[in-house]
Amino acid sequence: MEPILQIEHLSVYFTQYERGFRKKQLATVKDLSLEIAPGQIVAVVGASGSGKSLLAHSILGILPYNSHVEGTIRYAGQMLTAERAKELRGREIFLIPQGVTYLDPLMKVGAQIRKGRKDQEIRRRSRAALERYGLGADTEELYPFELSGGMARRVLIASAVTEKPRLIIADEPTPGLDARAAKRILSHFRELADDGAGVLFITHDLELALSVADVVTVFYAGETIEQAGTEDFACVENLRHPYTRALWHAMPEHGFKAVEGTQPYAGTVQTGCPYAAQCPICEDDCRAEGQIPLTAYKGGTVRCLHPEKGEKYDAGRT
Ligand SMILES: Nc1ncnc2c1ncn2[C@@H]1O[C@H](COP(=O)(O)OP(=O)(O)OP(=O)(O)O)[C@@H](O)[C@H]1O
Ligand code: NI
Repeated sequence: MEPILQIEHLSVYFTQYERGFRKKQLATVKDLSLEIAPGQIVAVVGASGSGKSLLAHSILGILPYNSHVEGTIRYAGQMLTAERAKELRGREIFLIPQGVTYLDPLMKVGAQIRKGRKDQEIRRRSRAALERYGLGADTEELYPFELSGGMARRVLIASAVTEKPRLIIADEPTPGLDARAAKRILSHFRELADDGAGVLFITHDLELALSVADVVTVFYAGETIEQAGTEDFACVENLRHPYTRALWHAMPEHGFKAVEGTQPYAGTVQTGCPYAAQCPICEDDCRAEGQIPLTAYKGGTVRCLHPEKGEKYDAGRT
């Protein structure tokens, strides 16, 4: 089946002016390729600052003015320009943004969900969407400042799903929600996918990703370091990158071992593997010139020069 979304070699740069007005380009997303087929939920998992929201914003063509993008993004086989994304947003492509500030502070909730339409059908759908997320019809009469954080998030999601979506970009849709509400949203994503939508589910929570996604893409400092099937996480030997394995060991059911060290700021990693400073099996060539290539390995992809060595190391660890 033709992918609904196809991203190839996407990089996002920010221009920074240094002392003396020298311009510098910071790469915050580097050479990202990703595909979503209709019916598929692809999770993007990464720590804070790894470039997840920039990915969402590049797809929707809403990056800040001081950024510049390389690579291609196709939607249903055609180039997705910022203009086309704007046209399709709210009709076929839906963004559930990370910040609840995306709600218009001066517009009542009901009007925002109905997106300016007033017919009976949209009223019915708006009620149904609110109800589905545990919000009463009276929520329609409230202004955003009258909502709690969790309510605002549920309103954002309700307003995204009153139409029949073909592509959903959900950027951390569950913080501020209790486990039941979060589960309800994720099972709704699954329903929409079963109805033919493609879903990009952005989260820092690997466990949550695994509970709903078909494929998991792991982000680290602006780079996709691994792409794995959800089933690969059943056992750590199936995973390919030392960072993905560290995330696996950090899951509560696998012993809660914290990932050591901190992720570098994406724009400052000039060369080699961004995980090199933390990696227990790092070699000299991991710090060599240029970006480590993404290679096919054991049915997935990995950006590591020594995946076999990582496997051995991990086998000795458990
Ligand atoms: N306007 C900007 N100018 C310069 N750098 C930026 C800008 N916006 C984002 N960045 C940088 O790009 C990197 C990725 O940011 P992004 O918001 O995509 O992270 P994220 O993975 O969504 O994090 P979080 O989980 O906290 O939402 C960060 O290091 C951030 O500092
Ligand atoms: Ni984000």
